[in-house]
Amino acid sequence: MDEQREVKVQNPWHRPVVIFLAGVITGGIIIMVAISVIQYKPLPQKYKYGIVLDAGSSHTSVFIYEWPAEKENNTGMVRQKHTCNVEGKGISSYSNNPVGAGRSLQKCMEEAKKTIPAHRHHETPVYLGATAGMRLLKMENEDASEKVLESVAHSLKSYPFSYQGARIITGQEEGAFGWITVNYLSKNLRKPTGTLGALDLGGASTQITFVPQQEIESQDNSIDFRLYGNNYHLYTHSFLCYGKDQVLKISMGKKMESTFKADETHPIELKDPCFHPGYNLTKTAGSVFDTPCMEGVKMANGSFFHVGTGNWSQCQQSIRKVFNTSYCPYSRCSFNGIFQPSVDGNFGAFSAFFFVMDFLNLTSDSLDITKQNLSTYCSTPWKKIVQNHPKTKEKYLSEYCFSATYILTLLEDGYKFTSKNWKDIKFIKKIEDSDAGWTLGYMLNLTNMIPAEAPDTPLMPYGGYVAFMLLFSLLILVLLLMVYLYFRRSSRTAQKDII
Ligand SMILES: Nc1ccn([C@@H]2O[C@H](COP(=O)(O)OP(=O)(O)OP(=O)(O)O)[C@@H](O)[C@H]2O)c(=O)n1
Ligand SMILES: [Ca+2]
Repeated sequence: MDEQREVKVQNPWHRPVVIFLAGVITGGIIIMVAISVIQYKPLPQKYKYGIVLDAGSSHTSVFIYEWPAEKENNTGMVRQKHTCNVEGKGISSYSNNPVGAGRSLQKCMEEAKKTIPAHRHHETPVYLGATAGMRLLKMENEDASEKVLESVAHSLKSYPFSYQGARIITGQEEGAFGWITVNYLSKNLRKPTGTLGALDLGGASTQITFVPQQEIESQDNSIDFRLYGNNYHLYTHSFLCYGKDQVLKISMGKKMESTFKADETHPIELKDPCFHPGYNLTKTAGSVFDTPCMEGVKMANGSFFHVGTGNWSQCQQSIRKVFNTSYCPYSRCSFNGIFQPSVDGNFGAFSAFFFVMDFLNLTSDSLDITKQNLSTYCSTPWKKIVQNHPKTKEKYLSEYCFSATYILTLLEDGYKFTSKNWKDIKFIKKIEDSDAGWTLGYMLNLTNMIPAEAPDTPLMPYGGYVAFMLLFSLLILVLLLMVYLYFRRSSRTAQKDII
């Protein structure tokens, strides 16, 4: 009996110190998991904001972007929170009334004040970028373009945001930042997968930007970026005067030049295959020739009857005349002697490419079917078109046949897309709720939100980390328990053996 008592006292698992230690280990594990859960729990999101004004040739839009403050260097984190379309025409139309340009922005800027929380106003950058309309005004009247820019700058400085400048951006910037926008939003930039080419069509210029397979033979068309640790060697070109409003003027001007005889008394008739049969409107020659894009075209004057004949193939013939393909100083060109490697990969075609093709339901068919459908549309009588679209402004409605014919001609004859790679062009307006366009890329660049090198990322995401810690701690507990049970059993066996 005495011997038994002695063995019982010697069993190490029954010593209070061992029980105490087991308790401390278990408690320690619980505290460790609890602290790591609390420590790494994401804090409530704080958002930052940025404002970019797109002062286009036809109109101005205000874009408000937001992003979580802690994650600003991650791809795809910035999203469009709000947009506001400025009433009236683009700022370049205020050349005779520059003060009006600044005033036109007031309504949308007031909206921006309401959209962005007041405590963030002072740190919210605001940028204005003007595109082809202002480039043309600068060519025509530099003094007027400066006054318009001063007026919009003055207006923007009167708001509580952090004013960062109002300037005319270059065609290269417009193309490259459009490319950055679509690839940032599609989250292509941190992956080894291919990128999306960018096609932008405005009222006064058009841009093509993509990563080519071939060497870029002209320095003017080459731009390099290092983004998230990857090098991108881009081809880009912006054709000033090749936006859809300017091309309409040029092609009408050329028709007038070849139709109107010098001694003819006005008004006379301008038969136009790009307008619907039955369309007939009196226009002034001044409204067609009021642009520096018409260089070399003999100017008409007075008024004329613009008469539609609705013939798609004749319309395309007339549009082809605005592309000069007679010379090319490189191994290959798009048009007007501009170098262009062959198009490669998928493309996102946005702004007027989308507005026009989407309105006409021409975004998803083969090139042949698209041409057939457009041909039918162009030959539809104007009266019927108006009946079918009672809510659309007649000015816009009348121009869709021309615009879509121009788009097909630009893509096929100009950029050399074929019926084979036509399906690679996606007509898009938005990607994940943000508009495709140059503005987002412009802001990301100026705020240094796209790092050249990939930022360090944690080994595993937060959820995975917590799950891992819990599982691992449980495993240790189970192991400890098993070791305890094993030793208890072996010590009992030892006791029995002794008895
Ligand atoms: N829902 C819309 C909006 C615009 N447009 C037309 O599309 C053209 C170009 O619009 P946009 O891309 O906004 O051009 P801007 O940015 O104003 O011009 P740019 O880029 O050349 O400066 C204009 O003729 C405009 O009338 C359209 O047909 N349908
Ligand atoms: Ca534009």
